[in-house]
Amino acid sequence: MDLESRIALFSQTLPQTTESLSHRYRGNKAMENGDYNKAYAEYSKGITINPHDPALWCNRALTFLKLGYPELAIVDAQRTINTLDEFFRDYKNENSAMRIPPILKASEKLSIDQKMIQLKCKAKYRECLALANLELYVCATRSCKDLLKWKDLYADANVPFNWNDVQSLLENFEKKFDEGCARIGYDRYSELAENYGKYKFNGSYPWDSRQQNRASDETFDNLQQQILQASYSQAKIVKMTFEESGEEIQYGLEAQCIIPKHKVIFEEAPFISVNSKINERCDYCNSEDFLLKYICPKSGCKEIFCNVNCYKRAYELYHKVTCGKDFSEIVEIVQNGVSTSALTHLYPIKLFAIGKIRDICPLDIDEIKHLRRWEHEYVTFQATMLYVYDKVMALLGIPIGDLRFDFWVFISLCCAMQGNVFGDKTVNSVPDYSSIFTWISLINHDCNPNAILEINESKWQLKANKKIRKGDAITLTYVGYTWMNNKDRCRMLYLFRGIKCKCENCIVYLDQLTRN
Ligand SMILES: C[S@@+](CC[C@H](N)C(=O)[O-])C[C@H]1O[C@@H](n2cnc3c(N)ncnc32)[C@H](O)[C@@H]1O
Repeated sequence: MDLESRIALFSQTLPQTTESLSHRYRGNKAMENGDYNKAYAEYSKGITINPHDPALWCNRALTFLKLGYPELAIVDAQRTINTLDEFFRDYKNENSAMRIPPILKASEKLSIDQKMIQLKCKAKYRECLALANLELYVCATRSCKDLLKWKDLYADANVPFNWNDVQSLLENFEKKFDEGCARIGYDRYSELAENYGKYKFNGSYPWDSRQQNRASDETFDNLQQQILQASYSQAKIVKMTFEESGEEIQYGLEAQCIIPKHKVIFEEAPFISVNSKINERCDYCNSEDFLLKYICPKSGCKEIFCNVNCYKRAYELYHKVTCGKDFSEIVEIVQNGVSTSALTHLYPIKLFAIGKIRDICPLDIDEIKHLRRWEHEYVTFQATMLYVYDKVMALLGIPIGDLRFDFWVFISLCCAMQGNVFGDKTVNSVPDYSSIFTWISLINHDCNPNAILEINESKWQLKANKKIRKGDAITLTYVGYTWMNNKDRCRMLYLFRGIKCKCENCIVYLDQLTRN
């Protein structure tokens, strides 16, 4: 059976293909009209119906580039290439005819083979642009060179760009790389340009209204009740603003009475925790106290818990999905990381698992959906996240077409984690552990805080560090390393927490804050 006949057969057996194609055409129309948000919505609907259509991914990659989200365009460009590679494999394998998606039609000028190659080159080209937009110049150069290799191989593919432009792009990326090296030195810049890009994130993507609702009366009242109860009315949640965040309403905690030094304000078990496995810690609460150590009984699973209760909580929450899965490559990435933000790689494993168990988008997880997402014009894009995302999806068995787990969800979760987790490094400065909380994550930073956190069995205790007066904001320090000088702390707060701290120790360094 030739390909055209196989496609015709496939179309008959899968009526949803027609539906996904109509979303593709509507998306294309929206692109022509410059309505990129509509195009995003149409392509996404199409992908949900038929995730094997490489053209949908490729077109959505362009939409993301037009919308100014290169961090999202990369994944779609790569999905295009992967689905096409699957397509090529099936094409050669007569027996798997039914898997071939009928997405490309031969035209007068181009055969289906040529169309596939054209699409592959287009996706690679978009990947190059996206990587360069993120300033990942080492990756962009590599990707550009790969594309240029296809020039001779696919000479008659009739690609929708000029090969000379690709050559100019390559030269431009190499020039930018050299400029970076001249500025800060070869070793440091090549590491940055290989692993750390940057993108702008303003808290949410336009199609996601969750952040606007985080300070709704309903959310506020609900949290208030919980905090009053947990703190025996010593603390309450308040709405407030920070000068640098303009009119945005944020949350903070305030003392409702005098709280003496050393007094426990409340205790909270982490919602979830992650650790780099450098030190032995409980997978659920990060405690190092293993008097009643409990190892997951399933053979092949090596996860450890400080006691059976932590195991049971973890099991219900996420472990029934993660049990026995091999996440060691992600752990290795974290161990090689230089800051505690490397631990962010581990959160999506558990948050995606919870989303899967509850059958919801992980951004709708009740316990953390109110957390403020980190926003900044310089959010670090760790290139390793692309790998982590694919790995998590594959290991948890989440299909790529389930867009409740789309890459923008992954990015939004990482930004929520980055601004809200509490943890530390090891004495050798390797990322060690961090946890996320429903209430503790509402406490604001102060370089001279009046509260501290202490791990007490499976709970974390919020304690007064000095006498707190009624009406005082309850604060913690987000950068608690005693060895750190004021300048470094000020810089860390800005780079890793997005905070331009104006306390008397930091203020002198504020105008020196730059990325490099
Ligand atoms: C852990 S949350 C604290 C609760 C947060 N205010 C909220 O509304 O959910 C951290 C975020 O609070 C804000 N924040 C905390 N302390 C701050 C400070 N001293 N100056 C400016 N922003 C601060 C920053 O936006 C930071 O990303």
